Amino acid sequence: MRYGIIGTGNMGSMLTTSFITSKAVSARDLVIYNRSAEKALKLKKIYKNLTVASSLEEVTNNSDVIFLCVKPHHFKDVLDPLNHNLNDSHCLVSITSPVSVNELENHTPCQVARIVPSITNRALSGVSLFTFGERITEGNKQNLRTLFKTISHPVEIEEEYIRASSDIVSCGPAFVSFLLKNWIESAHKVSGIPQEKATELTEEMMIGLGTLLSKKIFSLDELMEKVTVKGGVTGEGLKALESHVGPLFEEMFTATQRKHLEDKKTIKF
Ligand SMILES: NC(=O)C1=CN([C@@H]2O[C@H](COP(=O)(O)OP(=O)(O)OC[C@H]3O[C@@H](n4cnc5c(N)ncnc54)[C@H](O)[C@@H]3O)[C@@H](O)[C@H]2O)C=CC1
Ligand SMILES: O=C(O)[C@@H]1CCC=N1
Repeated sequence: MRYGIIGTGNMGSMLTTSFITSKAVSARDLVIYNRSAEKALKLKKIYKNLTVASSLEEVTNNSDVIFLCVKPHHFKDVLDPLNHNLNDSHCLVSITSPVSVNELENHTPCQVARIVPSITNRALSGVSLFTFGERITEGNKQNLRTLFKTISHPVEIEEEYIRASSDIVSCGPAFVSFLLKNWIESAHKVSGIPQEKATELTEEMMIGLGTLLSKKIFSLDELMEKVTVKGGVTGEGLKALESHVGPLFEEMFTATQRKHLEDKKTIKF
């Protein structure tokens, strides 16, 4: 199987790197293309055997599965020329949530899937969100599942849940990092602990927490129960959190739903 990646920004580069480092794809079977060639050439410097295409046509001629890793408002620029060279044997995989597989299927002649990745896939970890179109073959579904199993935990998602799901797995690393930065600053402000020390402790705590969860040693509920010693300090901290968390996350999930719908209205094909 030969793979094409159109758009080698954050996510296109991440997929290229993760596919090659996990050995899921040989660099020889990968052809990448970016509007400004430098970003693609940077990857070629690291992975000498991959091909940097000089046109979209070169991508379609040399790939069976093509990942579309541009922002949705650039879809039209790519799909118009791409469609001349796509046929029903190609499989186009979009990685962005506001474009549904139905919409994509209506605007291309090929097989279609949407796989929303996460920056966590760079560590061959975290989730990838799968939605298949009507035309995709069982063979290609299986191939994509196998491919993404090497870099992530693939989960199939219905269209109605894509926003909340992508908020959790793809926006999540940014949201949680933002909260942790605040946590570090507050620890410093209240106790005077140096920021670097608080950062080291926080990062190591997160790695430990992730490891506990990955080994399924404790669930989230069990973690709360086991750490909250009766009459101890954790309980006091949790009470303070409860009194402030209020609508915080509801507002966050609502804000992304709103932006998602706005984006959907403005995307042109
Ligand atoms: N950043 C993230 O963590 C995640 C992003 N996504 C989705 O992935 C998509 C891309 O996001 P990023 O990689 O962060 O954006 P980015 O801006 O880093 O990358 C987009 C790339 O597309 C290239 N590009 C634009 N027009 C092009 C064209 N006509 N032909 C070829 N290349 C072209 C740009 O030069 C750029 O390198 C977005 O739709 C985003 O919603 C999905 C999951 C996670
Ligand atoms: O399309 C999405 O939902 C992703 C999540 C992070 C950025 N874009």
